[in-house]
Amino acid sequence: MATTTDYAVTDTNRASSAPAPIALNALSHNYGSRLALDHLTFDVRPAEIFGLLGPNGSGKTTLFRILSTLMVPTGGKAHIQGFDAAREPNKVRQQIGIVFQARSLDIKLTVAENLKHQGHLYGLTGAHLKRRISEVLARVGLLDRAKDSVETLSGGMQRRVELAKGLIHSPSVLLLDEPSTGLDPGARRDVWQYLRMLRDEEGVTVLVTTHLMEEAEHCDRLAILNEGKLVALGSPFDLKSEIGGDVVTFETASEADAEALAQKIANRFIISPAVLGTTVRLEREQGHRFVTDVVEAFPGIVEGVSVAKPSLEDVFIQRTGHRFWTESPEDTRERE
Ligand SMILES: Nc1ncnc2c1ncn2[C@@H]1O[C@H](COP(=O)(O)OP(=O)(O)OP(=O)(O)O)[C@@H](O)[C@H]1O
Repeated sequence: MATTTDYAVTDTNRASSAPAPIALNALSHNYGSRLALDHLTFDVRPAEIFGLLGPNGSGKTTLFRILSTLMVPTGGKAHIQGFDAAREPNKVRQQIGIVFQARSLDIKLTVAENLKHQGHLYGLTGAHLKRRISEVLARVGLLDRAKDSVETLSGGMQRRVELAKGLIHSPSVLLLDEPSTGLDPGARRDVWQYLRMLRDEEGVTVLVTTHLMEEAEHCDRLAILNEGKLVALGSPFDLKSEIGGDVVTFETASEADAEALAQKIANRFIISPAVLGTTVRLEREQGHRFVTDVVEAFPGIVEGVSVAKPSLEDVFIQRTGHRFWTESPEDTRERE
């Protein structure tokens, strides 16, 4: 079974000249005796959509708060466009736009009024601010709703106003915490379309935190976190390709059966399957052929089989030896 120590995850592509939009160097944070971030070192590249993917408690919010200058790390460094998030928070704040998960709009005010207040916080006034409000609203497709009060907008539109608010001072880096939470599939697609447009047309670097695999699939690159550690770094495609072959699972009736089957497979085929509860899981070229071999070799113990192309969850399992979610799928669905 793979463990985190089998993999040295580092960023080998550090830019040499211009500072990276976001650069972490041995960034650590502990709350008392609890280590929430453990020596994270990686760069986010210019104009990419970068995802921080991890299950509950993996440290996403802690990292988001450090990058947003709301919290000072207990160790290491986080730089944004070359500015130290802990020592130069005001310079960092000029560079970043932040979209929090919780709603930050005043729903009794109009869309334009919300943006005006935000602009004032960044020292924008007069004709320049008016122009910026029109530009960002056009960007998120809501120019015609400028005079409507926020409470009359759908949830997806309100999230787009949040985006416009984060963009009012023309930041080069946009930080979004769980951007799809509470949105229906159509509104989620809209948000991602606007993020891609920002990346492609304005060169904005976007960092999103997420616990949703399908959302992570939209990112150009990902950092996968587990218990504060970086366990994988790369594009979704590359990370899945590294697994090689198919992911094959065998369902058994009990954990004891799963252990027994894994042992038999290991002895017979000289591979090391993982045991996840009552499931035996392994990676194999020509997965469908292997299934037949196993079922014929050990009749009666296998209750179900699956052969699939690797997913990001498989990447997580391979790197950590356990599932992304440890609770029931019902809990997961509720969370989404
Ligand atoms: N204020 C705090 N005091 C003590 N421990 C904390 C505090 N905030 C977070 N932690 C702990 O730090 C670890 C990382 O938490 P964090 O909120 O950063 O994770 P997360 O990935 O954002 O989780 P979620 O997806 O549930 O929001 C967890 O073990 C958590 O219990």
